[in-house]
Amino acid sequence: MLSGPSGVGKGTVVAEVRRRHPDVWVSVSATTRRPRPGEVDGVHYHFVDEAEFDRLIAADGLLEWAEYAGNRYGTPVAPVRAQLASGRPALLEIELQGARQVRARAPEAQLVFLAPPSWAELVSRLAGRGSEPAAVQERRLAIAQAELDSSGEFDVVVVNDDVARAADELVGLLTAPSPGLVPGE
Ligand SMILES: Nc1ncnc2c1ncn2[C@@H]1O[C@H](COP(=O)(O)OP(=O)(O)OP(=O)(O)O)[C@@H](O)[C@H]1O
Ligand SMILES: Nc1nc2c(ncn2[C@@H]2O[C@H](COP(=O)(O)O)[C@@H](O)[C@H]2O)c(=O)[nH]1
Repeated sequence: MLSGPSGVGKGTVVAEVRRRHPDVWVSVSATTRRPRPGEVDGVHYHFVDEAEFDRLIAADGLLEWAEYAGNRYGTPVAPVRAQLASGRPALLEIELQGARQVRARAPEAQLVFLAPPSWAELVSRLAGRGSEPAAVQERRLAIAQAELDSSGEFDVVVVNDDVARAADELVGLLTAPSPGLVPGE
């Protein structure tokens, strides 16, 4: 499981991992957030409305879920169960509250925290992505402070100073003879 503050590069590093290792399965979350330009329903997220998200919760269809910066995000549990059954490496990219829920439910899951080289670099990456208005960037950066303070709760901290290097480190963890990043329920 991979967490880290908004803008640190989780999506970028996961995409690099997928390019190099198509055998690694990456969970597709459900979210009530609106799609960004270029995001595809069913690929980047399952984009759902509030009522559908409520239904997923009520049906016990989510492994974990959290509200983050005004939207809800959750991991559909059925595909994760299917991957665990098939023995294929699985990767969840989720924020801190969700990571804590997975830890409580699956203590053997490996939690990796992706950290920025510096606070200034994090601010610059989030602003440089340009996908949120300034007020939303500020909100995400306020959450990021608390997320950085939580890095000690994670099993491993990987610094995203270079995408290829960070992806290599993550792949090493995924393929290590351990439960990897797979939450085993
Ligand atoms: N190692 C790196 N060096 C420089 N820029 C990077 C690096 N990794 C990612 N970036 C850039 O930082 C920006 C944020 O990356 P990305 O969207 O992957 O972050 P994220 O952690 O997934 O954010 P969020 O949680 O908000 O979705 C992007 O513009 C990306 O190109
Ligand atoms: N708890 C969960 N967090 C998730 C999930 N899917 C994504 N995320 C995290 O949300 C924030 C914001 O994502 P963004 O796409 O709007 O930038 C980020 O930290 C993601 O990792 C999930 O299923 N559960």
